[in-house]
Amino acid sequence: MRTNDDIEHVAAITEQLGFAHLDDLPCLRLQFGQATAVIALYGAQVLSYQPRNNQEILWLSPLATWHNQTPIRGGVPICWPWFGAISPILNPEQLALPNHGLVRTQLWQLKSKHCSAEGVSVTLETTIAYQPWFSKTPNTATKITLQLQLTLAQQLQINLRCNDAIVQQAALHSYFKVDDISQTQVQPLPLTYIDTTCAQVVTSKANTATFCTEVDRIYQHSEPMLKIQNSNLSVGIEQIGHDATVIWNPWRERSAKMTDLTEQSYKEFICVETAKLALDTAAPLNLTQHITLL
Ligand SMILES: O=P(O)(O)OC[C@H]1O[C@H](O)[C@H](O)[C@@H](O)[C@@H]1O
Repeated sequence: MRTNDDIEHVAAITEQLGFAHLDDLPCLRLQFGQATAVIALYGAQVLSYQPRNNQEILWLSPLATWHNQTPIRGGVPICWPWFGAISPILNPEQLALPNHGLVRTQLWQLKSKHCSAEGVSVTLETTIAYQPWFSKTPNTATKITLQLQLTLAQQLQINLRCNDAIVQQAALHSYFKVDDISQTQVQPLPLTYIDTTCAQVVTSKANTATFCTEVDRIYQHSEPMLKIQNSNLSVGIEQIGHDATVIWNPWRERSAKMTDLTEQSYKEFICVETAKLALDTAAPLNLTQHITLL
């Protein structure tokens, strides 16, 4: 018979075909003690983090799909090498390019995996063709490599790395599950933010974001430690290597218009995105988000 001690020390990484309704999606399942995480090879997208049995921290849309080059709606999408609509600085010819970069719809390769008494971790890798705007100086590279390391221990650690010194943006676009968006708070945030819904800089009196309408905000120079307070649980988010945090909830009307959200979906999640958005220098990327159930 298994004792509690045995359960505490289960550390395993297994291949898994399918997650939730995405029944043909190739995934890896990480287990460390009672904690589990699932990551899809498509997009290197974390889909689930349960620090203990049946306590899900991330949100996945019931209408998410991964066919026909569709990014999966939910979990932790990886935005790279640009965020949102590509800047004209990066795309002077105004080519039609996807929102949030190129790697959400790629199948990544498993590079390494590691299990120990301290935690379990996997590293996934993808490459994209070298683009002329990546560098401010002549460069002979033909491809650029991006790595995502996912570590499950007492918390979930997501680390995105590109060792090439290139002009790049990135975001760990995490969808957090909430019981009721109208009872959710995110704090502490800078008092001034860019409101993307109206392209204006706004100054607020409170360092807390609450939700009663569509929210799409860029908080530059945000604190390394944030907290999501929900009616029945609190989640800590630690950010490293970022220059901004993006907070997004589409609210009812936009939710209804999006093919992979239901009209009610907006009530169930808040996106708190650890981002590196500055485009002024060509530099390596090392962006981290740690997620902890408080
Ligand atoms: O629909 P997607 O490409 O996944 O983007 C979803 C959302 O991502 C971010 O949070 C942006 O700030 C939003 O403006 C965008 O609507």
